[in-house]
Amino acid sequence: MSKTNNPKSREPLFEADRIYTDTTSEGGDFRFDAAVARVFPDMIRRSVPGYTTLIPMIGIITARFAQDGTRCYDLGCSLGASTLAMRHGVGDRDCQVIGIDNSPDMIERGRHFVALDDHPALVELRCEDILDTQLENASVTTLNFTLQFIEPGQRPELLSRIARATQPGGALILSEKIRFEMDWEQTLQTDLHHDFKRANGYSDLEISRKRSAIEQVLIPETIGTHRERLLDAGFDRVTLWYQSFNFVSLLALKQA
Ligand SMILES: C[S@@+](CC[C@H](N)C(=O)[O-])C[C@H]1O[C@@H](n2cnc3c(N)ncnc32)[C@H](O)[C@@H]1O
Ligand SMILES: O=C(O)C(=O)C[C@]1(C(=O)O)C=C[C@@H](O)C=C1
Repeated sequence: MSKTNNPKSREPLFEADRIYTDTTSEGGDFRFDAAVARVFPDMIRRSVPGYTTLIPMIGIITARFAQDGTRCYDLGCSLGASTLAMRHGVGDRDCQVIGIDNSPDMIERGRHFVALDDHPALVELRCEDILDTQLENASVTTLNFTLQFIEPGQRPELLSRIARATQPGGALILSEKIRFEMDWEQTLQTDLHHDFKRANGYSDLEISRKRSAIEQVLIPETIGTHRERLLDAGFDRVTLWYQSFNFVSLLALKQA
């Protein structure tokens, strides 16, 4: 894996993900800390099937739903990959693009990526908890693999706040790792996901150590649960626009 250089600091912008190769380190739950932030672009590309397809599609969806005089939020923005896709989707519309993440390491590194992206639309990255942050006047909101890290009991209120903040004709893009009700389907889709990771150079040991580390912090739900909760939260329509194995993206709409 080659390193990408940051011309401003001469430090690599990111490194190859070798976090779970180190068998001497303690286990512990997965956290979005400095070590993860340093390897995140490599980690997410090799771990989430279709991530490199999803990101530009978020730009395309944003271009359809962004409205002049509104805000576009990217909640759990990490290094800002989805935020920058939204920025490009907004084009020359009068929109404020706001990326929010509660990991200081992600936000600090994310600001370098934003600075390197040459585009006139303003982007603000905020280090805040999305459970506390005020949301208002939104046309497009993205939760790209973030809701899965929120404690399930807190998910309905967060989605209701997003729905209330969304203007008529606005949208929420919700990407998640999901689980399946049928045991055979859960087993097959998980195996295929692990095949994908293996094909991307992760060893069986790395796969199994990461699996244990995320077990208590990444809680997947079924597509049915997501759909129902989005409608309960105040969205009028929900469509599945992307699936690759156990990773999906839904589009929830407020009527115009
Ligand atoms: C899988 S990453 C998101 C990837 C990113 N959206 C992208 O497309 O590259 C999940 C992010 O959610 C953030 N996160 C988790 N819980 C959060 C919370 N309560 N408030 C803000 N950010 C949160 C994590 O710090 C992490 O950066
Ligand atoms: O499910 C896994 O095995 C993953 O590695 C997925 C996942 C995610 O969906 O966010 C978990 C943590 C990292 O943020 C990158 C990818």
